[in-house]
Amino acid sequence: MVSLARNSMTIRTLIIDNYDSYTFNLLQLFPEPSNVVIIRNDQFTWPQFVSSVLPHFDNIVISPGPGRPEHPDDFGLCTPLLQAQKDGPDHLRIPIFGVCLGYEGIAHVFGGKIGYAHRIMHGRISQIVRTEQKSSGDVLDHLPVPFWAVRYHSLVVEAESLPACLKVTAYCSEQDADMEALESAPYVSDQGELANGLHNDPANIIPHPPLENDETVDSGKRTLMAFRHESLPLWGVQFHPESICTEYGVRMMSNFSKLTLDWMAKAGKKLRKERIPSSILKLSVVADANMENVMVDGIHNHHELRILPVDIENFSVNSGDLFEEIIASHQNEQIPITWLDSAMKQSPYSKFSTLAVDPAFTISYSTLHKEVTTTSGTASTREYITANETFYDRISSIMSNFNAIPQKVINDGGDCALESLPFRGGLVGYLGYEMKRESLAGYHVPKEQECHCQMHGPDSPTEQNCCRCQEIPDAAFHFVDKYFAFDVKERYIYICCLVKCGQSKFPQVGLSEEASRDWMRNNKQLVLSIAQRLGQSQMETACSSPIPTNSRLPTPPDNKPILKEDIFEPDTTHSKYIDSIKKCIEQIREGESYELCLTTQFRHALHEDIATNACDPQLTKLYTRHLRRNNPAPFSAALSFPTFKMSLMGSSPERFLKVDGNGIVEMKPIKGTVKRCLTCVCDDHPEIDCDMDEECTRQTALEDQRRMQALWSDVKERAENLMIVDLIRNDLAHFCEPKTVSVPKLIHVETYEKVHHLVSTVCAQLRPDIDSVRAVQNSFPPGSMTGAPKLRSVQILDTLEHHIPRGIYSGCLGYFSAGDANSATGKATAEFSVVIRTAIASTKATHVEMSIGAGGAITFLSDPENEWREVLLKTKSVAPSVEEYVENA
Ligand SMILES: C=C(O[C@@H]1C=C(C(=O)O)C=C[C@H]1O)C(=O)O
Ligand SMILES: NC(=O)CC[C@H](N)C(=O)O
Repeated sequence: MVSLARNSMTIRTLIIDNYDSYTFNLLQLFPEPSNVVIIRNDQFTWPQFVSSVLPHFDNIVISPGPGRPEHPDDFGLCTPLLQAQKDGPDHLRIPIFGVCLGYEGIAHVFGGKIGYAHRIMHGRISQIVRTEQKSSGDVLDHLPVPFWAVRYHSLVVEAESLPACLKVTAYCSEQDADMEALESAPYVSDQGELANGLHNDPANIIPHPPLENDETVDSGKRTLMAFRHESLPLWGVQFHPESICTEYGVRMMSNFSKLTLDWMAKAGKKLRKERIPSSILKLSVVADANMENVMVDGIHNHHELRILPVDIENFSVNSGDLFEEIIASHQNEQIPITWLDSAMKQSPYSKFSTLAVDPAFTISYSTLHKEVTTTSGTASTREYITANETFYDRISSIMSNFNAIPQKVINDGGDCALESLPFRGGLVGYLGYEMKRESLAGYHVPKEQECHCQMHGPDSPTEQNCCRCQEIPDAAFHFVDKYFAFDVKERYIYICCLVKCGQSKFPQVGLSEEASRDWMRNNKQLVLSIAQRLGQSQMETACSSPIPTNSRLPTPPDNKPILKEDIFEPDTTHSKYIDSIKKCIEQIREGESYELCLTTQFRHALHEDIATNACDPQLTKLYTRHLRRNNPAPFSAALSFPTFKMSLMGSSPERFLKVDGNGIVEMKPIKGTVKRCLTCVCDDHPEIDCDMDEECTRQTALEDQRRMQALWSDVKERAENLMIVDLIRNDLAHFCEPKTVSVPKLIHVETYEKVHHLVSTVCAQLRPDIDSVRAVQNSFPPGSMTGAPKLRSVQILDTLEHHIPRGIYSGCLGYFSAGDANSATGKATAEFSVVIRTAIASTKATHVEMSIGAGGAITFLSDPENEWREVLLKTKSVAPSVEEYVENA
């Protein structure tokens, strides 16, 4: 065999992407991803491909993907490429490694039949058994027998149809070894850190059970998993070598490289010494560089962040009460509120709660009209961006003015040792789900979602609320330049503002030196007087009565029964939703998707006595007195936008994406949900005589733990999570250094007020030419809200959700913050949560509507009734708070 070491720098690999959500993970298997180019299967015509692309490469990987290899729309260029291997001239011959759809495609072109799998497997781990023990010139050479690999497929190559030229090299036994092994393993919760990267290695979770050897391939107990062509340089595997839970993926790819060199040597082809020309590298579908917006050339001197720390250690106030009073001090005006609330204090993700009520300006956007509205004070301007531009470009360009902002902490003789704040002024708001129209490559807006309203466009007079797509903008942000940051652990409150110190493109942002001093002084007084008053009233309360007397409702106990009457009406009926779930399962069976996050919305019209405008100050109490108490979450939030009469109150547990000052990107997908046990379960234990006391509490806690264990070891829930982890790794590899993508935590249990979830953490190092806005754009919409593969799943969900816009629900909420001059990159940072468990208030012609979205991941293993129950359970994180508010209003 030809030695690879000498030449590894110059093997040039082309990956053809069939619009899968795992293709970019293949990059991690190469020693030098910069020598690999990824193109889409429809990026070139076949003649263009033959003349301008193929000659530049030494080998090709055909990616996985949705659909079937027989469908030209699903397989594109891969079909003529494989036909050329079969019948074509020698100069078109090239080593090819087909993964999943790619593997099925090789079999199909050479005459095999693609059928339905006996067991449909998505995100499950199987043991793969090689049939050839010795090295036979295969991509699986030298791998142990068996090894673990992840499968995402509904279709198979039928073993009896396999043409003689394709030699079986591996199969798998259809046992439930993964399930059995999990039964005896204890769950991992986010309370404890892992000793090592144990969970990145499936072999550590799942012991290797003995293999049965008496079955024939494809008898229903065994499925074909890999083959090689007997004479041509073609290899295929049904499983996914690039999944985080597959073993030896790197070895498979290095085998492929070695086999390529062997073949080239035999065919008399020489390896080129030079690297891939830049004109060809440019074809690769990676995130666009955004150099002019991310160059941080020293400290920008037009703004400085001023921070005044106020020590509130001696006052027994919490951020919620304090912020409620700050809002109330605005005397019942409809003010634009941005409150990013770390309401779940014990969460490791809860550090600061940030409140602002007086933004420098507000910017909102409608995708269908490409209409940007900017409001500053009472003045509003409207403009239309060009067809080639996106709203992401717009916000990226705004944030590029706020890189490397220096800060000054005014210490006033105190001893605060603050280094930096995560939010340093910037854009706070949301990107609704429909912003996918400008982020998801290949997405086509379905006809049913188009808007033909005549009232928009540069020459048309525009009116508020003239069409559905303007009622709630697809995205909206307040530029916050004056705010309060409450350190929930250290009990400091920081009064912060941006101060102007030079010419800026944004003269409306920031205060003058003098105005900033006044603003900070006044607000310090305000904070201290509120803290004193609240501290006092709490002390009095504690002395006199266990029930608070300061007009606040007592925090409801955990076991408060959910109100009997649901005031929320779903957009769909139970039977229609079950029907949609069945259609999802059918799509999955057809190989069109591996997992679909189906959702719906629940609505309630508020009585006019309660509110006539969604920014009615009274409505703030729904957040402060009900939701933040009943369902505190690490990413709780209250936002209001008086310019378009909309507000939202959220209690999301899920981090979408964070980019810090070192350029580290972190995503924390949640998949896997179980209801917590919070009420007496003694009825289930006849041996217990319930005393509603210690024993009862102990049994409740035990049952809660049993549910955590059951969730953690449930293969269906784990598979859902793994599918999204692999999808997110793929998202990150588009705009991060592919080799830095890692999964520090894989499938941990996290506990919230009403539910336990399975949560993973995926991290990577941002490319230097990408800013945090591009990072969000390239990962949007959140994979946990779409399913995988993302593009195909989103298009299927549009139809199955009857083209009702998801709106803010399913999008993301958070901030793009001014960069820190002292951070490693100086670049603007970002932190966003996924908008779930959130009530949205919008002002309709006749009433204020409250809506709550909820959904869940549908896989082939889904039980429709259970899925519907899960949707209802998720609404229960929010709906009872609205109901309670309505009852008490
Ligand atoms: C769709 C929702 O939640 C998403 C789906 C989850 C699941 O399927 O287990 C869990 C968290 C979210 O990513 C929702 O809360 O509405
Ligand atoms: N992951 C894949 O490539 C899947 C291929 C094909 N759509 C199937 O379901 O079998």
